[in-house]
Amino acid sequence: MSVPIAMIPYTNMAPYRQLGAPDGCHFVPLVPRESISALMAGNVAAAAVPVGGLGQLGQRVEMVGRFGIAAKGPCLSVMLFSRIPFEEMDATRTVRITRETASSVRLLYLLLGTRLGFDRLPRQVRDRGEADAELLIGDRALVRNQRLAKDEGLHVTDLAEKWYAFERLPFVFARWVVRRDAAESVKAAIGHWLDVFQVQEKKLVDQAVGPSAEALGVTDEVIRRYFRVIRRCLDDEDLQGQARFFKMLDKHSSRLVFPAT
Ligand SMILES: C=C(O[C@@H]1C=C(C(=O)O)C=C[C@H]1O)C(=O)O
Repeated sequence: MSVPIAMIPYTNMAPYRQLGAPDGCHFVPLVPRESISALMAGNVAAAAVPVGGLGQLGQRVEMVGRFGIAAKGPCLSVMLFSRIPFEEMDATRTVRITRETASSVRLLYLLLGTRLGFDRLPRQVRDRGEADAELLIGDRALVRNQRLAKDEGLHVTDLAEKWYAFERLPFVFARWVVRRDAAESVKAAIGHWLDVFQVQEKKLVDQAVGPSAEALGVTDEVIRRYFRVIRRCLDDEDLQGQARFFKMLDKHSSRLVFPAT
């Protein structure tokens, strides 16, 4: 029986998809936040899961190597589009946050909270109503960022770029993990798949450029740049960035919610 593996349906994962599923597995498209509950429930055996969900997953999962989604500087697809400058997004303002995220919502919380104070965060709009700012991730953010935003007189903030400006470290959004109770053969297949990915990464990236550009209606050059700024095979510095994020979350996550409107 084929084993389900969560696959984020965004362009940032296209190079991984290009390799096809690991042996004996198939991909189940799930937005980042949904992959957490799917792993919790055992509906999938593995995922590139948002690091913002790793606390909740606890001992249920283990990391597979050093693979995921990270950026050192701009990432181009985790964007706050706001009517006012980022630094002015205080308690008098409102923000709408995509329901697809588990990492970027925490990143926004830390970036604003550590500068403004955690008691001065903007209020979160939960319906479709008007808001001073909107946090988008994935292809919707990437495309809107390209089409730009400047035309609408909006301020556009790349959260990975902001994180880098403050912390001088990369930001890790997602990590490949497998359920601890998965069969050894499944763990081996996923480990092998990622090892092959690392060896073939350059070729897989090249192959994914054309179809991704066509699907999004942007130029190949945009996707080439996107695949350059998004890091998939992580290094020591990426892991330092991830450790810094966890340390800050530990320190400041007593509430970890934006106040409601
Ligand atoms: C860079 C991105 O990283 C992502 C953002 C995530 C999140 O905010 O939870 C999770 C996985 C990644 O897909 C993106 O989606 O644009």
